[in-house]
Amino acid sequence: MDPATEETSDMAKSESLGLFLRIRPLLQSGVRVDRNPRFRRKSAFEPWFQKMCLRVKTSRSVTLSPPLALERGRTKTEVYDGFSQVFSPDSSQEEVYEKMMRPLVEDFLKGKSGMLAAFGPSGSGKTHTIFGCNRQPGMMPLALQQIFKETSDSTRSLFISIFEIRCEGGKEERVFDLSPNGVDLTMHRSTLKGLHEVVISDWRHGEFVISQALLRRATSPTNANSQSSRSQCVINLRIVDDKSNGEVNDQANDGVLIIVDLAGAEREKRTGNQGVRLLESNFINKTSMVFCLCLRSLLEHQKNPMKPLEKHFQDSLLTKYLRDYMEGKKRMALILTVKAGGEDYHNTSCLLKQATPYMEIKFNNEPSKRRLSPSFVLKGYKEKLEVIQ
Ligand SMILES: Nc1ncnc2c1ncn2[C@@H]1O[C@H](COP(=O)(O)OP(=O)(O)OP(=O)(O)O)[C@@H](O)[C@H]1O
Repeated sequence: MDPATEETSDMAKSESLGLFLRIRPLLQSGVRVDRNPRFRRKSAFEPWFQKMCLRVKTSRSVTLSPPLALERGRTKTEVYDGFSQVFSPDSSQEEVYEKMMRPLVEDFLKGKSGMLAAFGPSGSGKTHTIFGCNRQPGMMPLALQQIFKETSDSTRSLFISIFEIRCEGGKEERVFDLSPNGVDLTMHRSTLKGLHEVVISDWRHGEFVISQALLRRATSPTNANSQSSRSQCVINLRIVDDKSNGEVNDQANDGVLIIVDLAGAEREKRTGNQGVRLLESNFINKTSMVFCLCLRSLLEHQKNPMKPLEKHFQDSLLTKYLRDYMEGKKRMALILTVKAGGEDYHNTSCLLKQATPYMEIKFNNEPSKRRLSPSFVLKGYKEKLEVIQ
């Protein structure tokens, strides 16, 4: 292909935000007598599948139905369509990995940066999806296995850094390095000063580093989750050609893969949080709100470029750190996790209404490579000259 044509088609190349949806299975305790007395009488006699408010329609769509007690002709069944993929309650971690994570990792290995964020209400399975457990390893450990399988005979090294953003005393946002010997960190613009990177020797080492970091992560029991994350957790994977001595270098394969486990938004009524838990919950909800405001502003700006891209990213440390993603400069995928029980209807409905429009967001695929080729520049000059003459 002519370089100029190649450049033009490259300019036009952009991709949409990958929006995935995973429905958490009703756990043993999920086949429960609803806590809300409005649903209790009817639902106690219903089989479990009738209690579900969300069902898979196709591999890309779901139907959301209000519980009987809310129906009364006012709220109708809705269809949400256009997801990159819907994962049913019985989908395995491997299935989620193959369809969602593998393409991101493959691109990362080719030097293309990307970010995956898990977003959803408390207890809906974000941490389970990202980290999993021994018997069901999540996206992180599976990604490590793939990375080491595919780089075993190359001269590249993998670096991992992991940190969390918490709210201290309900007032101040603080960043903690979760790596061994990690300390408090400060953020300057969108960069964290002093974030420690660990060179990973093999996937087991990587898993060990992550599991140790998770032990330091802030978690607490709440009504929604017996081990609820009380912080936003961010993991950075960076792969570097050994010839570049670990330095970020234009010539090297310097792709970065960011994985974010957001703390789940919580409704005060549901969680019954008080005191410190309530302050944490306010912080968690605020970060989720800012995250969503950034994406909404990006979408509105893309639909109508006359609308300015608001600087909401300045309102939380997480979005400051993720600025390039929040401004559509780098590509991003979101996995929405939801619970499908009748009493989860409101949370699920709010999340789907809020987040499904984000699937229209576009990203420039490879901004760093979009330099104009000399032949393209020359052609432009020639055209201008012809116009002047
Ligand atoms: N797909 C799944 N299969 C089996 N168990 C799951 C699944 N998703 C979640 N769980 C279980 O549900 C519980 C809550 O999940 P998890 O802690 O991942 O939620 P979360 O969204 O990260 O919540 P929070 O925001 O409060 O941290 C855990 O016990 C987890 O093991």
